[in-house]
Formats: sequence, C-alpha cells, structure tokens
Amino acid sequence: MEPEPSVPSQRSIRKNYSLATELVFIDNSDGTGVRDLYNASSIPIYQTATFKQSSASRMEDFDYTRSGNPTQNHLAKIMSASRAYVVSSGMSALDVVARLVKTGEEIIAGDDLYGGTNRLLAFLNKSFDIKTHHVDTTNSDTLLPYLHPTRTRLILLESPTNPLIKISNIPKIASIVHERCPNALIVVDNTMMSPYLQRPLEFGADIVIHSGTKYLSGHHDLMAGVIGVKDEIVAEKIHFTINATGCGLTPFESWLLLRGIKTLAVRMEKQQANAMRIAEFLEYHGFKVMYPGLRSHPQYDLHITMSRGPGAVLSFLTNNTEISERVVESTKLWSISVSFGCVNSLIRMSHASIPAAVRKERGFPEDLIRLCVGIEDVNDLIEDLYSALVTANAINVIKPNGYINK
Ligand SMILES: Cc1ncc(COP(=O)(O)O)c(C=O)c1O
Ligand SMILES: N[C@@H](CCSC[C@H](N)C(=O)O)C(=O)O
Repeated sequence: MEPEPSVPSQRSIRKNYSLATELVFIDNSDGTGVRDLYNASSIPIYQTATFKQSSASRMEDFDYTRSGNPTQNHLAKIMSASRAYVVSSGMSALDVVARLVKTGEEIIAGDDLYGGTNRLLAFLNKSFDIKTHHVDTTNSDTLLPYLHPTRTRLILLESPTNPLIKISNIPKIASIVHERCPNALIVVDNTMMSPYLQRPLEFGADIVIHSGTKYLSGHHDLMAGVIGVKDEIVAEKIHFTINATGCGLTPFESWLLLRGIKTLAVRMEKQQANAMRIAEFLEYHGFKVMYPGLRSHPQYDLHITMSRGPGAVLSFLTNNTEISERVVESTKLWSISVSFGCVNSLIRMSHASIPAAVRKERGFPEDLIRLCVGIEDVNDLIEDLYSALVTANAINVIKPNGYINK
C-alpha cells in the first residue's frame, strides 16, 4: 500500500541559531507549524481528536489526531532531521522503525543494547523471521561478514551503549554500510546523548530515535518516543505506520514533552558537569569506571569527534555483585530506579531486563552499577555515594585523607 502523505507542517526549518537558542525560541513567523492565531509565546496545546474541515472532498493538513496534531510538531530542527514524529514511548519508536524490515531481511545491531531493544529484536526473530546479528560495533570491521547487498535492512546502533557505555564510529559504519548495502538504513538510538550532545543525522545516520521519556522531557513525568528522519520517502513510511497502528503521542504528552525540551541545554550541561565530577571521584578511588569523559575510556578520542560531551550516565564495577547490591541499597539521595535523563539522580544494577543467558553469552559484568546523574548539588551526591561505598565495604580507609577500592 502506498504511504499516505505526511502532515506538511512537520517540515524542519533551516537552523539559524545554536541549539540552546533553538530549544527556547518560538518563531511565529517562520511558517513551519507555529501558526497560532494569537502569536502565543509558548506552543499551545491542541487538545482535540478531530479538526473541522472546510471542504466536503479535500482534507486539510490536520483532520484527526491519530494522523497528526500541531502539538506534535517542532522537533525536527533540534535533531537536524527533515521530519520528526512523536510516538507513545521509546519502544514504540523502535517498533515503528523496525516495521521497515520485512520477513527475510536482516538487522545488524550492537551486542550491548538497552534490554528492551534486545527483547523487541528477539520477538521480531521469533514472530516474523527477521534475524538480528549482534556484533561488537565498537570495531566497525565486525559488521563486514554480515553485510548483504539486499538482505541487510537496518543497522541499529547505540553510542554510548546502555549500560556498558561503549562507543561506535557512526560515520565510519554509515559509510561502509551505505557503500555495500544500498537498501540499508543506519538507525541510531541517541537516547543516552540527547540531540543537545549528539546529532547522528549530521554524520551519516538515516534515522535517529530517542526515548523522550529520558533527557528530552527530563522530569520522568511522561512516556514518549521521538523519531527523526532524513529521507522523505522513509519519513512517509514511518508516518504511515504511526497512523496505521495508532501509536502517535497524545496532545497533552506532546505539550509536556515540548515544555521539557526548553530546558534541555541547561539540564544537560549541569547533569554532565556533575557526572564528570562523580566519574573522577570513583576513578580516583580505584573503581573501573565506564564514562567517555574519562581519558581511560577506550573510545575517549572517538567520542569527542561525534559529540559535544560525555553525557550524564556512567557505569562502574566493584568486582563483587553482593557489594554492588549493598552500595545501591545504601544510598539515600540516589533513588534505586530504572530509566535515566531525569533531573534526579538514579542508581541501579542495570541488568534486570537482559535475560541471564544473554548476559552470560555476552560477558556482561554482574557487578555493574549504573549511575544516572541529576542536577542536585554534586557535593551532596558524592557524599551520599561515598557513604554508601563505605557502608557496603567497597572502599577501605587507608590513610587520613584517602580511601581505596577494596
Ligand atoms: C537506550 C534506550 N532506548 C529506548 C528505550 C525505551 O524507551 P521507553 O522506556 O520510553 O519506551 C530505553 C529505556 O527505556 C533506552 O534506555
Ligand atoms: N520494566 C521495564 C524496565 C525499563 S528499564 C528503562 C530504561 N531504559 C533503563 O535503561 O533503565 C521493561 O521491561 O522494559
């Protein structure tokens, strides 16, 4: 079936200002969707399922919210996308994009991906005979044996990965794949970075995905997924699936998401600065820390070429699963919680949603603690973590002014 035409007002505009400015700038005159009758300085919410039409035979830009609602617009420019779509969750965004793959076609994905993405890929394999090859994408050559000129349809990357914080060379992979597999699309789940820190569409990716539940909204008060697309034909297919399956984000959640996005730059800067201090604190005390802001990270140099910072999620190892559990349970300020990107700091043993067999097969460290750093005072965060590390016996006092990893 032919894709239905997209909503014209979802087109992006030329990026005139730096991203931090674009995030808060409402231009009522640019004709890209902010066409409010009263020049509202905050994007209005169109809390409606239907839109009245003036013609009996010709539908206007908006007719029914499942097919498109003006509150869902305005995201394309911050991802450097030609079109952007918002859906009900990050998983929904991944599902919509996965529907570009037909039975018999193949996906190549990283070997460290968010557990929910692994689950979706396993489901596609079982139900629709769509095979995923999981490879270590930190080495671009590992993809080569699996690239097929017609079968390969999607390359699904996270960089940094969740939760091992591994970095992939997105431009290099994009160029290898585009050359060998004209049918293949490079999809980057950029949730860990947010568009403020990294915009994969600017260096070779075809589709970018965000769980809007995380940094974009920033307050853990909504679920959302965002899809940014470069190519218009692919965009039409994505819009068709969203309309056909009815997974578009509601006007109210879209409005909340847009409100959260206004503070993305300041939140991200503060969270990242805090994360850097915490990473240094942990490394100083002898822990193996996975964070691309540290020179010890194996892809430190590569990461800087693709992004404007290391982000605010880091993982570290204690070398003992029971000690890690005690650390997590001994914190007071850090909430034990899944997810990340919120203004509050979170801690968890990040492996629950990855099946034990898969963890074993991929050598996943069971003692891994993931920290998602918020905007609190960093000294409070360090003090609370330090106290938990001492309580859990993860560090010993060795001299009056210092501690060492046990
Ligand atoms: C990297 C990544 N992608 C996608 C998702 C799925 O997003 P959501 O929870 O909004 O469905 C998550 C977490 O949930 C994630 O960590
Ligand atoms: N019960 C959920 C767990 C979601 S984990 C959310 C997240 N992206 C994270 O990395 O913490 C599920 O089954 O998906």
